[in-house]
Amino acid sequence: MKLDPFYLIVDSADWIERLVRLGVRLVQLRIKDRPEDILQAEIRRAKTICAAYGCQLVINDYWQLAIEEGCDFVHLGQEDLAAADLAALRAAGLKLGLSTHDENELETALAASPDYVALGSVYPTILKHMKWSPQGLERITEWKKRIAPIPLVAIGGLNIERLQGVFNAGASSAAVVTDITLNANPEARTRAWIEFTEPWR
Ligand SMILES: Cc1ncc(COP(=O)(O)OP(=O)(O)O)c(N)n1
Ligand SMILES: Cc1nc(C(=O)O)sc1CCOP(=O)(O)O
Ligand SMILES: [Mg+2]
Repeated sequence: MKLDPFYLIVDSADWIERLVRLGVRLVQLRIKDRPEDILQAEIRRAKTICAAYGCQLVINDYWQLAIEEGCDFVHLGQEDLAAADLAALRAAGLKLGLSTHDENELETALAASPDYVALGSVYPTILKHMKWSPQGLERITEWKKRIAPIPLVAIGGLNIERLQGVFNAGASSAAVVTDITLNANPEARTRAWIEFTEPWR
């Protein structure tokens, strides 16, 4: 499976509406701590927008809702994975991306035959507290060797200036939140990401 090299992660359908129209091809809806009816409405809206613009939508965490809403890609962390019904996910035809942060997590992830493996946090991130030290670029190369031909998503602290190093090290796709959502001009920054990642598309 080929992933788009630019993997946008946002926390609302509003963000998806704002940025996917610019040409984003891979987006994750990552919503935390909202009631189920809101989650369902957000997923529905995100799905409609992504379908209209030919963008692959990935649902973070909420795999049951993703199945119920007819989505086709979920991202799970290791705790999410332990609680998930993989057979149900696969039976519903969902593709699966998995987080990894260390050797043990990589083993667990590979045993689940994921459609991509994410490695983070490559650089320090301000979005969430991480239990692990930043992984660095060498770790990307090591992970790539271990998981090929499964695509590798690099995440954490990424910005445009760091992309060349991340792709040279072996990442298939670069996931990003705050370099775009906290930018003074998220639309311009999104366009810059799309343009910069073009050689890897
Ligand atoms: C592409 C990608 N990689 C990693 C994560 C992190 O997932 P997880 O470890 O489950 O943490 P939360 O995002 O749920 O806080 C991700 N969402 N996407
Ligand atoms: C959601 C997430 N997961 C990570 C992991 O390492 O699993 S790092 C991360 C935050 C990514 O945000 P930013 O691009 O703003 O650093
Ligand atoms: Mg999670």
